[in-house]
Amino acid sequence: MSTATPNASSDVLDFVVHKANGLKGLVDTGLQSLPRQYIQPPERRLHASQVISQESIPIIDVSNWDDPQLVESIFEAASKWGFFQIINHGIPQEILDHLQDAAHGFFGLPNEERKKFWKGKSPTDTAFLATSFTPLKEKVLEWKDYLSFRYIPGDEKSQTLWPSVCKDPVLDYMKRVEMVIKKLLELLLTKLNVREIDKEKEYALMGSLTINLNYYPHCPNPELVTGVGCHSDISSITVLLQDDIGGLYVRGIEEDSWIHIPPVNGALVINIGDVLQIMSNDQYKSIEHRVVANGSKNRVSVPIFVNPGPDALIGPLPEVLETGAAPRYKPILFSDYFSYFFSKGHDGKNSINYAKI
Ligand SMILES: O=C(O)CCC(=O)C(=O)O
Ligand SMILES: [Fe+2]
Repeated sequence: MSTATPNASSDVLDFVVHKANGLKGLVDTGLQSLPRQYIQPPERRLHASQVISQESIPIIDVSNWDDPQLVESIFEAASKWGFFQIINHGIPQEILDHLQDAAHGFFGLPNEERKKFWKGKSPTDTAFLATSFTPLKEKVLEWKDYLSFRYIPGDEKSQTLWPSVCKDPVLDYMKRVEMVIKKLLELLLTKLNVREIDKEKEYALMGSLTINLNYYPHCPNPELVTGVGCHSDISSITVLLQDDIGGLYVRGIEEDSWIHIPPVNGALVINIGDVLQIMSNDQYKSIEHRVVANGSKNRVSVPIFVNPGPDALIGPLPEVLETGAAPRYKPILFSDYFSYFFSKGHDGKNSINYAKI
């Protein structure tokens, strides 16, 4: 291949990050053994003994959004697990398939084509390619690249600059999934005594949408690395499409136990993020999750982080405090919380302490 192969361990960060080849570029050099930058200390690896198979997160049929039982099922799943899958959401399978094909299509492009979109060099600030989580701040890199889009409805000027292999599949999906996001938030907020999501609340719940195409290349020693380290999302909710490979684990109720989220064809995985935990004053909880790498297959997943607008002030909702409950969080500007989250490596549920009183 045309790009020089890193030949010393110290060259890896330079090759992957500074030279914009990403992890995919590194794996494509024909990697036989794992560079030390990717080897996690034992306490950050998932061990088989920690995985429990007796429990599973709920799968909820949302074919009738007006079914009074639905709000109860969603509330129960969100309160108990912070995670659930939805089926029969109305988004055609073809749109989901095209989205996954688009992720494989982008990461299958020649290195030189992909790197045009590397963070800081991309022709538009609404689409960029990156690796790991915060590679310049992490002790050990995560086994993942991702292409990230900021979705602004109707922003054709910047969208024409998106990689052509992804643009239409991403936009087709976003147009369809918006309704699902609104319905989920409506139901989750109903149980917090919020009768109507007005413009201000809408901005605080979903004022900014980010969609990532995550790519986890096959790994020579999957048990030594992490695809994504333990974290909770900072979003209000996250809507995730995963392929049929598996590898996403969520923290169980028992001490240090982890539950696999099995791929279900056509389903979307929904999880509560820190923002909804804060707004609900802990009635909903954002739950830690992690991703394990695969030894033979290239996994893709597509999360949408339903985030507040950057200027939104996030704190416990007045409707939640009406009962006289003491607020557990102080109001924070979402852009400050966002910067804090990205100022360090993944560290479980520690970020939310930033907002605690
Ligand atoms: O790839 C997955 O299944 C989950 C990814 C994830 O947790 C994230 O991007 O925040
Ligand atoms: Fe996540």
